[in-house]
Amino acid sequence: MIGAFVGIFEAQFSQCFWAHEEAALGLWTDCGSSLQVALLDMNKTEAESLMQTLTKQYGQERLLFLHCDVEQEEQVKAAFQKTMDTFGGIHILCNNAGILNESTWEKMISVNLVGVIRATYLVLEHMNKLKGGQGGVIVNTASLAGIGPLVSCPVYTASKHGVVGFTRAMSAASALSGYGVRVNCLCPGFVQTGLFSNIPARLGPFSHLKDGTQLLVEKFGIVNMSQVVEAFFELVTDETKDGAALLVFQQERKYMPAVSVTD
Ligand SMILES: NC(=O)C1=CN([C@@H]2O[C@H](COP(=O)(O)OP(=O)(O)OC[C@H]3O[C@@H](n4cnc5c(N)ncnc54)[C@H](O)[C@@H]3O)[C@@H](O)[C@H]2O)C=CC1
Ligand SMILES: CCCCCC(=O)/C=C/C=C\C=C\C=C\[C@@H](O)[C@@H](O)CCCC(=O)O
Repeated sequence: MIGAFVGIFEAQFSQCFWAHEEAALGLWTDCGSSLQVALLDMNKTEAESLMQTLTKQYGQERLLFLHCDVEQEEQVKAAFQKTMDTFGGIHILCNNAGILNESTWEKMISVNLVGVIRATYLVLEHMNKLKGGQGGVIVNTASLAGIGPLVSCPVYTASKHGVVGFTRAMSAASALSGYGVRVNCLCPGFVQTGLFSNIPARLGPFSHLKDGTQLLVEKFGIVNMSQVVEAFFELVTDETKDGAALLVFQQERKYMPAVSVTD
């Protein structure tokens, strides 16, 4: 999991990660009897404190923390190699690292979109059945802003539309090429995390549109982290899901089919 230490997926461990272990393990024949997790993140401070808690709860042998910035190709490559060396395989990748700051928009594209593409291509070196891998599933964290515009955040919106588009095309490319790797994306609404704080400052040149964003928050409500985690596992364990965009609202979750230009 990349981008693992604060926010949406921090809850994954305390709430339901291992509750889904059996279903996840059932997908591949070479997994052994337990789910092991490598957490890749650039935030060392948060990592150290969460790792202490997690290792107490689940045991050191099932967890690995690797410092890794998704903007740095060599770091991502080395982190996947270390995961392979430690656990013997990679079957699930969650590309979750993301930032929101409309002022530093080139960096936002670099982390939110280029980072997802980079990690996907690098992990395929290990997962791809044509290269000796066992196949697997990739889940990219996009956003509702990957489906429709978040007006106060044009570049964030572009980065997340990019993630949805990449997911759908990569899924089809993988299937047609025989890689044995499914690719899906999660599109949550607003979730109470660090990224969803100090919003006016994050909107940069569009901070004057903050009231419109607040209206959207009131309209959509706040999604619980556990709802996002459940949706993540649906995309991992349901083998019929490939190229899917799963929208996570406060009251429900639903799939958003790609628009066909020939309809
Ligand atoms: N909070 C929200 O309302 C929503 C968030 N999302 C998406 O969910 C994902 C997670 O966001 P949150 O948990 O809310 O944010 P967060 O800021 O709480 O957590 C983001 C995590 O990504 C890591 N990260 C950031 N840049 C990185 C980099 N260059 N390399 C490696 N790790 C990096 C951070 O250290 C942190 O652990 C993001 O992709 C975000 O766009 C999607 C919809 C709604
Ligand atoms: C500004 C904080 C961003 C936090 C991170 C994030 O990704 C949150 C996204 C949450 C919701 C986005 C919703 C976008 C909706 C629009 O695309 C559109 O569907 C809204 C239409 C409004 C209407 O009334 O028709």
